[in-house]
Formats: sequence, C-alpha cells, structure tokens
Amino acid sequence: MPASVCVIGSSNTDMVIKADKLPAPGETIIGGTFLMNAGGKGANQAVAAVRLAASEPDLASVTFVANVGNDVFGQQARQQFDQEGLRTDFVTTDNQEPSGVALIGVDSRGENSIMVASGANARLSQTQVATALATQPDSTVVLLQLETPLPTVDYAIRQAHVRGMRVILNPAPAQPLNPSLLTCLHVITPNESEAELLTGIRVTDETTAWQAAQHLHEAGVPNVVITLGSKGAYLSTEGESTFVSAPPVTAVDTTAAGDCFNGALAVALAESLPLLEAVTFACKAASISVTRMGAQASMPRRYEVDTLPLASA
Ligand SMILES: Nc1ncnc2c1ncn2[C@@H]1O[C@H](COP(=O)(O)OP(=O)(O)OP(=O)(O)O)[C@@H](O)[C@H]1O
Repeated sequence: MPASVCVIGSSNTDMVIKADKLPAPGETIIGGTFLMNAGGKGANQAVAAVRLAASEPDLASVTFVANVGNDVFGQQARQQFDQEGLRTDFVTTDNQEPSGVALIGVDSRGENSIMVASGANARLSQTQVATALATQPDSTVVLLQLETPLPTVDYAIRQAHVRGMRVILNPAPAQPLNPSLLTCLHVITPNESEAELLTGIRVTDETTAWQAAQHLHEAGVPNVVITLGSKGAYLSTEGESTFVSAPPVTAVDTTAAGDCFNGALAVALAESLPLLEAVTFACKAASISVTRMGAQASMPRRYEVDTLPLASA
C-alpha cells in the first residue's frame, strides 16, 4: 500500500507586516506593507507536504489533523486545505475558541519575529488524534510540532510509535520535552536555538552540531537533523553525520522555511528515500520557499524542487 503522511498540528491566520526593520520593545515602526496569509506550523507543513507529494503515484494522501475556530479565519483555512488537496476529515471546527492568529514582522533582510494567539489550536484533543491515527496505515509518516497542547503531542507520538509509524518531531517553538518521548521518535528536526534548548549545547560549528546530535542520540533519538538556516542542515544518524548545503538563493522571507523543510522531509521519507536524500530534498524545497513572501503561499510544487540544481557541498 502506498505510504501516507499525517500532519498533526496548528492552523493560524498570519498577519504579516514587512518593514525595513523589526520594532524594539516600546518602538513603533511606521511604513511597510501588510498581507494576510494562512499559516500555523502544522498547516504550513501539511501544505508543503501535499504540494510536494502531488503527482507522486507512490504516495497515497496527506492528512491534516487540526482545530480551527467557528469564524471567518477558520472557514478560509478549510477552503485553502480543500483547494490544496489535503485530507481534512480530521480538521475540526471548535465552537468555543477563535481560530489561531499569528502577528509576523519581517525586516528587509528577511528575518522575522512572531507572536501567536493559539485559540482553537490549544484545544486539539487526544480523542481527535486517536480517531485520526486509527484511520492511517502503519506505514504512515507522522509529523508533529509544538504549537498544540503538549499532552496531545505526547499522546500522538506514543500512539504512532506503538503502531510502528515513523514519527518526525519538529520541536518548534522551543520548549522542554519529556525525555521518554524522545525514544519514540524516528527523526527530530530542531533548528539551532531549539537544539540548544533541548541539549544545552550552542550549535555554532561542526563540533558543536555533532555534540548536540550525540546528546539527542543518547536520549534515544536515532536520527537528528539540525536545520541551520542559509547554511543548510546537519544530519546525524547513529554512526554517521554530514552537512547538507542549502542551495544559494536570495532570501526575501524566511517565514516557514523550517515548515517547508519538515513537510518535504515527511514526503521524502514516505516515498522511502534514504535519510540523506530526504534531507537534501528538504533543503532544496526550503531554499525555494525563502525566495517568496508568506508561509503556505511560499511552499514550492514538486516540479520546482525536482528541477532545482543540486547545491555543491
Ligand atoms: N537563506 C536561506 N537560503 C537557503 N535556504 C534556506 C535559507 N534559510 C533557510 N533555508 C532552508 O530552510 C531550512 C530551515 O531553515 P531554518 O534552520 O532557519 O529553520 P527555522 O528556524 O525553523 O525557520 P523558520 O522559523 O523561519 O521557519 C534550512 O535547513 C535550509 O534548508
């Protein structure tokens, strides 16, 4: 049976202002341009995955499990998921909380700063996750982040692991995790600051990347991928480690680069690519996403990644 991807996570509406610089505390920046986009780490990763899986006959489906509010943002998000071709049977409309909203600032160098009001995302329940996972084949790659309640994430990871599903955890936004959870993961994908929070090691070069990865291996994670922004990613399996370069591009907005990377990684693993090839594919996809404004809007299509030249190592 073809492999599936199941993304469990948040859906937000992103309200983005692009200006020359980000405000310091107490500062008001006048000027800049405004745009509103569908976002949320879970939804971004699901959209990345479904765009990259499209037209691949060996991949069955991309399912998204999430909670949206009973409001205009929730309706717009649902429409977007349907248009993208996501399986949305497990996107629930919550009548008690509004849809999640993120306020995003982007400066002239493409750096961002983000505030999130979780709303309905904070009510994603273990029951919803259990119902969704029960419909997925054991070969499913399950992808999670940390914008939904930690007990729900914890439950989902353990359930998926017991079923023999491969679980990718993107531990973002950074927060401490139950150590026993790490033993249930197939891959963990922190960026540099998340790696530091999880390991206490500041990743600045190959030696510190190796040390942080060893720390996570010792905690029970077999495969560690530390994303390194424009430098690409560091892949460490128990026994081998390597840098994968990001293709050189002109970044205009790095919002959701990590989400694109994770969605792409899930698709590549579901297609049974070896981990190094999967990480290379993810670096290529994410490098395209940073050349465009927006979160879901910036996710590339499969043909764009397949036709991008390989970065030289
Ligand atoms: N300037 C860039 N040029 C090329 N590729 C990039 C650039 N920035 C990010 N990437 C790609 O995106 C991946 C993820 O980026 P990063 O490590 O910054 O994740 P992140 O901090 O989770 O991102 P974000 O929070 O902005 O979504 C990198 O591993 C790389 O492949």
